[in-house]
Formats: sequence, structure tokens, C-alpha cells
Amino acid sequence: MDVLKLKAVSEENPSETKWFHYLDKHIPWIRPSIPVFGKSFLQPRDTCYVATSGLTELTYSGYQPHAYSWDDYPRLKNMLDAVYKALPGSSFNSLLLNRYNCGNDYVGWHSDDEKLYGRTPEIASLTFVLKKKPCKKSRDGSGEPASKRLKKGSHDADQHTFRLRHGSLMVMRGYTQRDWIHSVPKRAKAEATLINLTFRWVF
Ligand SMILES: O=C(O)CCC(=O)C(=O)O
Ligand SMILES: [Fe+2]
Repeated sequence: MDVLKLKAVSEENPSETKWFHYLDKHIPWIRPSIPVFGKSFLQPRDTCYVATSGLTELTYSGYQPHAYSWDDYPRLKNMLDAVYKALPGSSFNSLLLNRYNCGNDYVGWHSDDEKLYGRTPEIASLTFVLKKKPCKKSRDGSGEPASKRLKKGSHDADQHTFRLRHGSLMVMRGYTQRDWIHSVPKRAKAEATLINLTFRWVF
């Protein structure tokens, strides 16, 4: 597994809290319906997609998000610059944003192995976590069963857990998407909102 974890995009960066509020307030978050076996389910998190114009369109889980322009949200370019500073030599032309409200939101086990990302995608994941408002208590904070937490194509429950802290940057590289699956589980008793930005290169 080729995963790099950096503590923060920049140490003690006061802009991170401002960035959280900017993202929370100004990004046009939507919670799309995802078709599963002919039925439609509400995606268990808010999402938004930003991409350079002219790229291959992204489709995941049968859903094609509208691609907003970087120019619509100039502060996203500041965040991208902070990522470039932490990862010299990287290039990203698209950004998938996810917002997990309270403890019930999650992303299930998957890998980002869509063809448009190429064979060995580099994905930089920047996280902001802040207490926003009290949340309703979750009845089911259990997440998914351990049986699903498996390395792809293996019966070996080899699992690594990374805590996504406010301002932390995690990078998945090499064959991580081919060989591993990842998720953001439900967070029992979570009172914080988690906003995650994944910067990606689309070929
Ligand atoms: O929000 C995250 O940290 C990860 C989201 C994710 O894995 C995805 O959107 O592919
Ligand atoms: Fe992912």
C-alpha cells in the first residue's frame, strides 16, 4: 500500500478553519440519488465536483456529477496551491468534495479505480473537521460489518486505519486503488462535520 500521511498542509495554518466555513457555506452541496438494482437511494453524504473544462466526465455508482469550474470557487485554487506546496511535483485537475454531517454519513468500501484516473492514480485527500452544530444522536453507529473490511481479492482481514484530523493531508499512490479498498465509516456519537477534498488527475 503506497499511502503517505502528512499531519497538516501547513503547520498551525489559521486558514484551515476559515476554509472549513467557506466550504461549508459556499460550495453547492447536493445529496444525489444513486440507482441500485432499479431502486434509488440517497447518497449518505453531500457532494460536489470541480474539474478543468474539457476533461472526460466522471461517472461513479451510475451517477454523473455536474462539473463546476475552478473559477467559480477561487478559494479552491488556494487549497490546491497548499497541496502542491506539500507535494512538490504533483498535478491535479479535478476535485471531488464530500461532506459528512453528524455520525450517520459515510462512504462505503470502494476503490477509486475508474479508468479516467489511469492505472496508478495519485489522489490527495485534504480533511477539515469542525464542530458545527449539535447533531441528532445516531441510532446505528456501527458502520459496516468487519467482513467487508477486506483487501480486494483476499480473505485476509488486513486493515489499516488512519484518523483524518483537521488539516491533515493523506495521499494514495501507486497501486493503492488496484490492491486496496477504503471507506469513511459512520462515526458513532460524532458531533463534528467532516469535509474532505480529494484532488485527482483525470487523463
Ligand atoms: O471523504 C473521503 O475521505 C474519501 C472519499 C472517497 O473515498 C471518495 O470520494 O472516493
Ligand atoms: Fe475513494
